[in-house]
Amino acid sequence: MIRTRVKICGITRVVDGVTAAEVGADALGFVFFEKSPRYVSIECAAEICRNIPPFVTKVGLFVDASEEMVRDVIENVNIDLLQFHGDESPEFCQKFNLPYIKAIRAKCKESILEAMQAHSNALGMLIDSYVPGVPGGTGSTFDWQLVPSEYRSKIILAGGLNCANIVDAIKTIRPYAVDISGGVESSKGIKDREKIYQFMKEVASADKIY
Ligand SMILES: O=C(O)c1ccccc1N[C@@H]1O[C@H](COP(=O)(O)O)[C@@H](O)[C@H]1O
Repeated sequence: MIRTRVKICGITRVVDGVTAAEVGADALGFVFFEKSPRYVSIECAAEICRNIPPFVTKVGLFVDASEEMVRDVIENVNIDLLQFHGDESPEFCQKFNLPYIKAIRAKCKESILEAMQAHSNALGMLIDSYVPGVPGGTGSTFDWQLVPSEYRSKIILAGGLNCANIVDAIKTIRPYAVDISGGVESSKGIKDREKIYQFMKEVASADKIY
């Protein structure tokens, strides 16, 4: 059986990080983008990471941040992976001696393929919805037919995923991983234990269909 990995993004509280890890999330995301309602300070993220068990990947998310800011996070928070969610160049993304995920907003097939080729050194490519003026965390889905099937093993599907649509999403795309934020929240930045648990169950049931 192929197992779809799960990243839960926008963790702002120790309790949510611990819950997500307990129910089997593979990765947790921390949003270092001040305009996001899910923004966490370096101090807060460091405290959450100290409480997360080993073998859970900790991901720092940035949107067109300065090099200095990314370095500050790397020095002070025990993160394993970087996620660039803005217009960062491949050169910028590779500056930090850590593996990275590049997020692409799904405008059209050509722009997705172009970004995939430009970021061929990325560990994974996260495909999120395109909503003008909003870099991510939109809660909106997009046309999954835009996802290039030949890159399946590198694809992290995001954008408006929730307990009701995740089985369909996995069956349609068969991504390496899925990334969810708003779909497991009770309010922005506050995760809901029951929704996380239910989401993990739905992913496991979709995997059984393979
Ligand atoms: O979560 C945010 O606030 C955010 C802000 C800026 C860039 C990215 C952000 N989150 C990422 O967007 C995806 C999709 O979110 P959702 O599931 O549609 O709510 C999320 O997985 C994060 O990686």
